[in-house]
Amino acid sequence: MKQQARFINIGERTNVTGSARFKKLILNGDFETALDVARQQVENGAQIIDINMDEGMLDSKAAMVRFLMLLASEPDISRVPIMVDSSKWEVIEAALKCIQGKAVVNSISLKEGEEQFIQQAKLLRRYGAAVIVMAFDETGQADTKARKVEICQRAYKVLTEQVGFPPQDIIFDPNIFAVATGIEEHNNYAVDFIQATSEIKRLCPHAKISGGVSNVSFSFRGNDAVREAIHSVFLYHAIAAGMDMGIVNAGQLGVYDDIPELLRERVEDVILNRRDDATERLLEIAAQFKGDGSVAEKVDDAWRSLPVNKRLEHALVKGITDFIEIDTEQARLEAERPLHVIEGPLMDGMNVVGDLFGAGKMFLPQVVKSARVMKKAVAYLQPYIELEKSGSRAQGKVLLATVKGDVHDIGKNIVGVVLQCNNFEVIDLGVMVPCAKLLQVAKDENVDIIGLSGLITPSLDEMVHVAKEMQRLGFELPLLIGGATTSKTHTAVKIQPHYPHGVVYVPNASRSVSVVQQLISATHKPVYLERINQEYDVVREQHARSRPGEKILSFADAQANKFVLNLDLVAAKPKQLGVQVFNDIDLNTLRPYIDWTPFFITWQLSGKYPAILNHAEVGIEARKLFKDANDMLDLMINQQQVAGKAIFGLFPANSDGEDIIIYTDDTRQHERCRLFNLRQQMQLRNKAPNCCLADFIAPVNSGIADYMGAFAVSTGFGADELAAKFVAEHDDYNSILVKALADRLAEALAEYLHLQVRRQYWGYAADEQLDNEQLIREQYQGIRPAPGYPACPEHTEKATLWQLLDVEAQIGIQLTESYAMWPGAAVSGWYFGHPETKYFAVSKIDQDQLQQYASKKGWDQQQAETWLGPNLR
Ligand SMILES: C[S@@+](CC[C@H](N)C(=O)[O-])C[C@H]1O[C@@H](n2cnc3c(N)ncnc32)[C@H](O)[C@@H]1O
Repeated sequence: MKQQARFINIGERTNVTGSARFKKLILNGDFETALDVARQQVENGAQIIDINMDEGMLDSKAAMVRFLMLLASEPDISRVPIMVDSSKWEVIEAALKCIQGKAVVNSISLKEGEEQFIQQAKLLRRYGAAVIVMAFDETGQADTKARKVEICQRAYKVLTEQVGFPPQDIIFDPNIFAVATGIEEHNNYAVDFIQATSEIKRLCPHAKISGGVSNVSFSFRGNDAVREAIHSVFLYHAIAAGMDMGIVNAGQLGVYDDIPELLRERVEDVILNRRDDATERLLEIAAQFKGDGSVAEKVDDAWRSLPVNKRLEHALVKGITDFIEIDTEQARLEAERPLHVIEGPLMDGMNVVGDLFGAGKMFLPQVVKSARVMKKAVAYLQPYIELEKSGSRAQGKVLLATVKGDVHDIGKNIVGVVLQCNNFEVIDLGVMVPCAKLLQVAKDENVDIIGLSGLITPSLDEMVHVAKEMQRLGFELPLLIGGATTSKTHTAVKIQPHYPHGVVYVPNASRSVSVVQQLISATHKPVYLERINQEYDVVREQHARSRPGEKILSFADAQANKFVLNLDLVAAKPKQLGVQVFNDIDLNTLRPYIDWTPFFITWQLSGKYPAILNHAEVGIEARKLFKDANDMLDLMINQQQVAGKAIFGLFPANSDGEDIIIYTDDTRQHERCRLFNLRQQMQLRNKAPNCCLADFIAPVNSGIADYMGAFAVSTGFGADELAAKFVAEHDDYNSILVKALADRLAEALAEYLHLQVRRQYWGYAADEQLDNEQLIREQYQGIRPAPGYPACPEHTEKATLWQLLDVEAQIGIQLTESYAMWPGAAVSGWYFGHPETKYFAVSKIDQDQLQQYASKKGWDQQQAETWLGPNLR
């Protein structure tokens, strides 16, 4: 306890990234009330207050200075030292100029190399400030004990020997990461921190150790009692090892000795990584504890006294993994053979899940959680089953793959889980699967059905190719088609004619079950396929018949009916021309920009966010999913599991017919590249103009200097790896969550970047003030059409964008042979600034336009038909 008394609490509530309330006050300009937040912290025992104003929508420097000025005139607050917390050097410097007493700067690191580190440290020294040094170097953030010690020792040497920094003013933050996340590599994070602390204290005399304590308990968000216990136990050991201070909510800190013994022991197992099942054992009891840290009213655990089969069913239906191994073990001991546990109680339980899902009484997120329980039980039994070498249990085998050139797999993964829940064996070959490999595995594994998935339009063509190959090689298995751009019409018109043994379009995961059930059954299959064939015959006929009033113009007539731009309204010259790269996006900045509605659609919960959270039918599940999503975002962002990168450029441009010329510079003497665009060719209602993106840029002969932009962003770096870790732990629920959230962050980054471009870098809308809802409804001036989307449906133009910005070399997003972006959580496109710009769909074009486009691209007829196939009449 004596040691605890020496520990310095750093208040964390005056931080716009950590406190929603504080952020709101600052954004609303209510600095007076924001001061109260600081005051409360001091009254609650904070001995230093951390102030952070790093927020995308804020002039951080001005906000910091204003807040510090106000603080200075409040003696009851300014008696404690101020910690200036910013990732922006200019904010730190401005703050140091206002602070009278001793300041602490949070933080510097070796991330950008020694030179910058030394330069910053020298400046800090001049201000007499103490400094937090993060254990971060050129290769990344330290997670193991060895890395923490190595980086801190190096920083210490540089600071004391080269800068002459007083060692007592050096505070190391060796990174506290969350434990009990379910990921094995995270289990030793607390031990790594604690051991590194004593080692650093030993090797770096007089230096101090600090850290963000609440990180350690992230995986128990929502259970404050357990979180407090984790903080107390962690600090108990970390302080004993020499930790001097920490960012912690002082009101949220319990006393080690007061923690109920059962809870303390299990928390200690987790913190000290004392046993492999520590996380499960803490989870087992976590629900028993609530707010005040005492043993709470019992959760409804009556089901625990049911017979084991019923307990397994309950766990499956409710998606509870906490006891699954104990219960599976008991069922195994009671069963004649381990396989019987799967075929008996586990399958029975999954049948209940399947029935409830089929009846609309369970929703997709629940089913995926049930699948997680099932997989964990099966994984537990697997070694016993292998000992017995028993045969297969499944109703049938389905082979799933995302086709060559495509990287998108969320929908496919959901289908896989739902099929497994219904007792089908699924072999999932992953993404970018070449046709030959797919068909070889289908043969080797003797599968019953092949399912293809894809998101981008070039994948449609690849699916046609697979169907042709199946026919050529004499396959007779049914072929399922699914994914965002696939459709019943495309399947009926383009794929089915090449393969007579059954091609079925599957619109969603729930439908996949009944389709597969029909196709597996020898009696139902012929009847079902006959019905599908008849249905698709009708679809083909309807497609062939052009609708009344539908007419395609000659390309020349379409050109003559172009959209005529008001040249008086051309957006002003960008404030900053050229390319900007952002290699380390703060993903927390993006959270307010997330458009959540598509996220719920991914999980087949339809309804608009936020109303969906209170929806009469799906509201409860939507809320649970939303909470899980936010917890996962915490893990992805705060543990730096996922990184975001962005690049954009603004360039002088003019249009030349359907082309847009991008110039090397504003003298407009030299073409840097040309963007080739397609024009609407169908006659539109009321003879509306036949648009082409080039129409939105001032023509070259107008004499007007116009501009446009290009961008590419991704938040998928690390996401696939994290998702794969969850899959390895039989946890598809979290794996799918990670991927869906990475996609959401990518869209949010595209939104955020576009906003910065309009307001700041291009600057044509410097005063724009739109809330997220308005941004989602695209109520701003200008558009950011994305290659592959309806106004610019031809994917190979992405290659020009990639060259123009040097995307791959600068931020590492690659293009596949079908021009899908990799990592998949990525968005790219063009910026147009003119107020008359709008999205449109090129829709169908004719051979005359195709020929002209192909000759510009240097394509032969076959290449042209491949890339323009989806738009050909
Ligand atoms: C796919 S949504 C994404 C935004 C949505 N808020 C989200 O988070 O999913 C909208 C984007 O798609 C692209 N887009 C939509 N319609 C388009 C069209 N007709 N032509 C080109 N791009 C289009 C634009 O890049 C636009 O910003």
